[in-house]
Amino acid sequence: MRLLMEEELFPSTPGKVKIERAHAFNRQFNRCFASTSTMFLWTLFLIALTVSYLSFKSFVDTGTHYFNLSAVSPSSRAWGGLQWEKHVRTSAQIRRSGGGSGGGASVLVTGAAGFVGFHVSLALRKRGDGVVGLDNFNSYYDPSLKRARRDLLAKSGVFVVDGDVNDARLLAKLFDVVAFTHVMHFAAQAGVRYAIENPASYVHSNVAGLVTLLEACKSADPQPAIVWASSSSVYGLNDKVPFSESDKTDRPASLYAATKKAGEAITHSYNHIYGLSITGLRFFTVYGPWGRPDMAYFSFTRNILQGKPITVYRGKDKRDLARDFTYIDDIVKGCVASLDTAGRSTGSGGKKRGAAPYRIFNLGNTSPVTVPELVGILERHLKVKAKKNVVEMPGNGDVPFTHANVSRARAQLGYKPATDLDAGLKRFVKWYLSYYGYNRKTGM
Ligand SMILES: O=C(O)[C@H]1O[C@H](OP(=O)(O)OP(=O)(O)OC[C@H]2O[C@@H](n3ccc(=O)[nH]c3=O)[C@H](O)[C@@H]2O)[C@H](O)[C@@H](O)[C@H]1O
Repeated sequence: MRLLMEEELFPSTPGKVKIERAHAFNRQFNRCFASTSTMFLWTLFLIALTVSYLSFKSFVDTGTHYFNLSAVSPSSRAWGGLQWEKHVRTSAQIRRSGGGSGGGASVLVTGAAGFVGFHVSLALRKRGDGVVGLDNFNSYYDPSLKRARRDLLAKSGVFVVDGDVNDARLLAKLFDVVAFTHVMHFAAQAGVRYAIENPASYVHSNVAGLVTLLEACKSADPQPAIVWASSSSVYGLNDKVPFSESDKTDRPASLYAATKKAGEAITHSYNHIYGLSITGLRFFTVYGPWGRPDMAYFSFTRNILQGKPITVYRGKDKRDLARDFTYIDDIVKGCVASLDTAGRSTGSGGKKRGAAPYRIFNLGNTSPVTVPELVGILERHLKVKAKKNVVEMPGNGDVPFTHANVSRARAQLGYKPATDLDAGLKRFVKWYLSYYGYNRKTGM
């Protein structure tokens, strides 16, 4: 039918096009719309077609706007509807009184199916705060681990919305349904070295996603206070140790670091213009149970158990690399204390009404450990020797060491890291073996 119509309406001889097109169109029009009932049916059909096209287009636009992000933004999203709103409302309900913020909090946790977001959501729920999660379940690493975290959260009464922080309509809907007191923003493209492979995903999540979220927060009434995950990587090539918040952070060594540094500048501007209360947390190589499979301690464990070699990077002049590895429970305490001390956002209706807090804290462990030492501890807990392949650190964004000064967090948050790497890795290994077993293959 379509071919026939095209052939009749658009003949291939150029000189005849206009006249024949008009005649052919008239004939076709008379045949098709001879009766008003046929015309009515055609109109209905065209309206339905237009509506489906528009909703499909807006669906695609919100997920994968600028880049090819199939690895980071799965396109099957389902949100909205009465039942969905009921889940969101129930999950946001506060079940306690009192507490550091003068009453329970109702918190939107982005990246709730991620490592830190998962643990923080559990901790908040446990003490009776209302928690609604948001996560896009992307495939940067094994999404089944994210789904397992989500299932555990569901058992504790935390509903995780399947959606992206770049989806402005979804965020507006969430703030419409719940008057969130706080947003804990952990959704991000993590990983230092992956930025070489997929730079666009860092801009998409850590810059565009952050701005979309801040726009939603600034317009919300009441405005929530925001606590978000920055990174120790902002110190970049800083060689003054330990790293303090007052040190310069203008020499990032990776695109990941540059996007986190951009995030600190962007949040500052929203604090300044709209009166949003902002707390940025510079996490130092966080590890522990339910961790991220892309990180060294996790992938080393998998390879050691599977008898596969591990690659250990080494710095210039054969110097070992070192990290201020920080245990997840310490980080969770720092996050919760940040929420409790955040202070209020002052704006409403997108207008600033007064100055609001802008804070940055290091959350580290204050005692760096070298990568070969990390491997030694894992070997001991796993009771298996690693097959080490020591190579010079490739120039892909790594920094030689990190070391946190946490005196500001200690003074203002009561932050006091309590778990050393040995004790923390012991708990990680116990979890790993119970989750994966000795031989099961783990995805990335
Ligand atoms: O604090 C942060 O802000 C960041 O911490 C984390 O980054 P990193 O400190 O780089 O952790 P991680 O990859 O575990 O490598 C650890 C060490 O192992 C070395 N390393 C790594 C891989 C490998 O195969 N071999 C190796 O020697 C490697 O050279 C390094 O010396 C988070 O991933 C990041 O998202 C961000 O949050």
